[in-house]
Amino acid sequence: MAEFTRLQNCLALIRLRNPPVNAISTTVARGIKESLQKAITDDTVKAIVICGADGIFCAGADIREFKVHKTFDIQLGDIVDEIQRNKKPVVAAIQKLALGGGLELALGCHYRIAHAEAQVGFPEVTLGILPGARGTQLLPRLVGVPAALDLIISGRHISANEALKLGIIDKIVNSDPIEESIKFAQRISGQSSQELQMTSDMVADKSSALGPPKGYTSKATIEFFFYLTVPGLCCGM
Ligand SMILES: CC/C=C\C/C=C/C(=O)SCCNC(=O)CCNC(=O)[C@H](O)C(C)(C)COP(=O)(O)OP(=O)(O)OC[C@H]1O[C@@H](n2cnc3c(N)ncnc32)[C@H](O)[C@@H]1OP(=O)(O)O
Repeated sequence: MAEFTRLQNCLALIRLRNPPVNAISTTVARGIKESLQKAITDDTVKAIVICGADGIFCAGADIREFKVHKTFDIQLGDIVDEIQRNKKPVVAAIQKLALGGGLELALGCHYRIAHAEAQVGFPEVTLGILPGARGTQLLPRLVGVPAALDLIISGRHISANEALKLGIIDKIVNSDPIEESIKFAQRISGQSSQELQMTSDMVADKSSALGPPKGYTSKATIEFFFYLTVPGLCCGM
């Protein structure tokens, strides 16, 4: 599930909870979607923090459900789009791991604050699939195509420090990233929607050399990915 908490100071907290690694099951995805809806439609909420329960952000899709479903009713990509469309700033507080769909969820957020010991990565390739919830568009926009290809094709986990250097993470902390994210969200919640729009326009301008936000992946890149991955793979969820 995902728990929605209305905090003081005009903030909302969405906490993923699905032991042992807060993987995104259908129930978790539905919970995130519903919680986001609550936060977005509540005029008193000015900023949103997304985190995981029990000291871990999220290890990606719940692989226990892969045996049950061929497709998922709730598309993580739609949730990522919803976060990006909304005018309220969303901060991802990353403890321990943000992998696969968990990293895509974090990349959809406007800011990412991680603990120094955290790791991030796209392990999809090890399952014979590709990041299908906007990761192939959002990651190259932050780190450039070569570094994004390296991470997606290798499936390797990288440290928070490397992620900071690459630009995947905005800030590393040695304290509790949830507390830090709440403080940060509080600070930026005072920004007007116009200021936020200007900031996101600047980010969009900076990455416009990489092409349009959706469907960015070029035919050649797709062919390259398909060549590298096993036949009969499932791509995009
Ligand atoms: C909704 C779909 C949306 C979008 C598409 C997204 C696709 C993806 O995200 S694909 C990527 C899915 N994630 C993974 O492949 C990660 C796989 N897990 C690991 O690499 C490791 O388990 C770990 C790094 C997360 C943790 O390693 P470690 O600390 O060594 O512990 P264990 O390997 O023993 O795992 C502990 C415990 O967690 C369970 N678990 C791990 N990952 C998942 C997962 N993704 N879904 C469900 N459960 C997971 C693992 O089975 C262990 O459980 P038990 O203790 O009960 O055995």
